[in-house]
Amino acid sequence: MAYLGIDFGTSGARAIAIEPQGSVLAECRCAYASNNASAQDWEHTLWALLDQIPQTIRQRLQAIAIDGTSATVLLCDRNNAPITEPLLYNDSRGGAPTVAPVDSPAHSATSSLAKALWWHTHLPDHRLHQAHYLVHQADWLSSLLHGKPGISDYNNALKLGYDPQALAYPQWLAALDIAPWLPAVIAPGTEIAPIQPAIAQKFAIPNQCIIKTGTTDSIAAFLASGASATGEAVTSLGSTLVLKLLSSVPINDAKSGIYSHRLGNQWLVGGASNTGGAVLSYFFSSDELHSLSQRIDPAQPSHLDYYPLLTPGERFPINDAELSPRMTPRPENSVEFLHGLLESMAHIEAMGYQKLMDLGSGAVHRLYTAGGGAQNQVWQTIRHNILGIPMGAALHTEAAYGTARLAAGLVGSNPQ
Ligand SMILES: Nc1ncnc2c1ncn2[C@@H]1O[C@H](COP(=O)(O)OP(=O)(O)O)[C@@H](O)[C@H]1O
Ligand SMILES: O=C(CO)[C@H](O)[C@H](O)COP(=O)(O)O
Repeated sequence: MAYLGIDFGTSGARAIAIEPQGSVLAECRCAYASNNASAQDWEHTLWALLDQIPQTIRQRLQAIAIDGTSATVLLCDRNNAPITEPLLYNDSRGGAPTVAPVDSPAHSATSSLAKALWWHTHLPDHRLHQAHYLVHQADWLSSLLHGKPGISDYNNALKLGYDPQALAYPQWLAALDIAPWLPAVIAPGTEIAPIQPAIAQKFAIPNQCIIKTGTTDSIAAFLASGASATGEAVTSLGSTLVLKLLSSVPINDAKSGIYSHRLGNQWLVGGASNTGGAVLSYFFSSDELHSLSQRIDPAQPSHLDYYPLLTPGERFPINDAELSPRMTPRPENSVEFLHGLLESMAHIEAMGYQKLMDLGSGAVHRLYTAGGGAQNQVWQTIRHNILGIPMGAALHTEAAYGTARLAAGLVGSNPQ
């Protein structure tokens, strides 16, 4: 038997197949065809990833789950066909929805609800009349496999306004004009339906392979790490910087961009910053990141104080859609500049965890790292020196591994 996890991140997608106990059978990745997100590009990427998994493993698949970037949404017609281009997780065109309570994760300019309400007020009537399903990136891609549109999980639905404590949509949301668009919400890792026969046949996947609900990419990264005890945290060093700390109590603080995801009967408290790898990739290639990092002395301070952003706007630990980037003075020496960027991102990470602890999350006992930046040991040392938190060795640093564990029932709301 084998289980497949598929991660749709910012810069590309990854798939990892595992044995029932979690050992890796196959890994593959596929960059998006363009930097401008499109549902068609995502669909092509899904088929390309399935094609890259060896047939001998595809023939053993018992379950598949997909994670995606959080609050990346699509509006589809009754045939589940997108009627608009997707709006990505960091798109703030809609502004914070005042209809959402201030302490709701939906009360953010980048929330799924903000995007839904923007569509509702900006789409031409003929388009609006076609609108039927509001779904997230992971929801829509999963529905291509199982054929039942309009189903989400309570991690992806959080920024829509779904209440993960009551496990229901709040009345203020159910009363909105967009309420008919809202997806049905179930727990991550829940069986939805078998894979569609035509897709099973095309990829030689068993007809009884079950498609399960997924989660968001940063929660998948948490699940990949092996962290499971209260006080354990995972920082995702992907295109963005995302913090997740396992807490026995939920914590929500809109002005800091802090919100809580349900994980079974515990809470993943944290937030997502717009700083991170996308800023590094703007200035340096992957090879340069590797080679220049080796020339940094992590024991020495950079003496540079940046807030690295590519465009104005930050979500966490400062929730300010107008926050300006700060990356000057820029040294002539690239090693010094990279040192300043890595160190400044570590200070933002430290600010994030401090805000969580100040709000009652409890101390961070162990920190795991996920994402493309996890390979950078110099950055790990810089981060350890600034954070002062014991660093753990993650089971796997790819979110797709966490989603494969979800598909296998090794983690999630009802672990086997
Ligand atoms: N050696 C490195 N040091 C620091 N960051 C790196 C390194 N190699 C890659 N990255 C960063 O990893 C990011 C991609 O990580 P990934 O987890 O794939 O992101 P996402 O899924 O968010 O697109 C890139 O934005 C890149 O800047
Ligand atoms: O920034 C992102 C892009 O990778 C994350 O998808 C997202 O913002 C993290 O949100 P969540 O905490 O809901 O997983």
